Amino acid sequence: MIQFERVSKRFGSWTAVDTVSFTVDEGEFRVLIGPSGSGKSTVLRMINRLIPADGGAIRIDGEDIVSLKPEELRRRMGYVIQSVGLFPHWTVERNIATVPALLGWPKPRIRDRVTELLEMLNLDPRRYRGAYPHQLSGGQQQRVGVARALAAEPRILLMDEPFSALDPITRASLQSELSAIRHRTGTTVVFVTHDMDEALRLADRIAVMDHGRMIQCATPLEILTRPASPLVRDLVGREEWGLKRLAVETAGDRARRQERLGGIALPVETPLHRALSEMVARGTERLPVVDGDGRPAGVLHLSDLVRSMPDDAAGGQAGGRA
Ligand SMILES: Nc1ncnc2c1ncn2[C@@H]1O[C@H](COP(=O)(O)OP(=O)(O)OP(=O)(O)O)[C@@H](O)[C@H]1O
Repeated sequence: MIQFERVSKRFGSWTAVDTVSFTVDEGEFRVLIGPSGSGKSTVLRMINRLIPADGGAIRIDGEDIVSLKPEELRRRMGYVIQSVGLFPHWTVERNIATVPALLGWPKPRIRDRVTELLEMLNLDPRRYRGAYPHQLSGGQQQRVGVARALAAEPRILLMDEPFSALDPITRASLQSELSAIRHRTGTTVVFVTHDMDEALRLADRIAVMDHGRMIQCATPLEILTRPASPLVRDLVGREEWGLKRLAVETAGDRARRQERLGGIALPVETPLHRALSEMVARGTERLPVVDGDGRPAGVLHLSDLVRSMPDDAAGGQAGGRA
């Protein structure tokens, strides 16, 4: 668990982070979003002490980070940045193995871990373990960056706009991979982005920053339906508000559980905007839904997608759809 207690950071007379308090729970995916210069990266870098806080306290599992050596702290956390930062003269394998090697893992264990991570991130180990960064595409380099950050099985992963330089397709596939990995490993993630769609897609909770302050911390659904200020509303945007609203719920959330229907089914975790797209593509108003074991989990109706939910009481104003 990561805890910020009234944490501040000044650069000269400029207050970049202003008495910020928040808690990221074990296993949570927390996204920090906000305008340029609002203090997101500074907050992230204070967690691994790349930037020292100058007021307040930051605790990891109850322990004040100033009592830990910065190198020790950093080895316990993965850190991924936009520009990747792979060592150009090292192979993919050696890049990924950086922290395990520093920790003195035996060679066979490192080799197995590299293989496992490359497979997890959809890079064929036979082809890529001996490759050099310049032989990889931007998306592949970013995958290696994520693998390197995960190598020593950190409980915390810090990510600073890791996918923002990638094309939309590579970006979407890395988002899905990251989502699957963190569900499988229980890793706590703190993720900085400018992109509200990315935030809505990945986050358990979104913290919105403005001028060094945290102005709202809430679930994606709350951010969409109950934005705390005009800035949050602007970040969400008015365009395609309805589709964004559908994207934060799943087929399982709205399926009529008692009903059954034959045909090709949607997994329960399918976001509702995809379910809508599927209905349009198949020309149907009803789709069967199945759970993770392929067992029937109900039927989703088109009318259930259009129906507004209690949480949307403020949604009309929130989305500014008038
Ligand atoms: N080393 C530094 N020296 C002086 N000012 C700094 C330093 N690092 C950050 N700042 C200032 O602190 C403020 C917050 O910066 P930060 O990088 O945290 O913002 P951000 O929200 O991550 O921005 P962006 O989205 O543009 O990356 C900015 O005004 C920035 O100019």
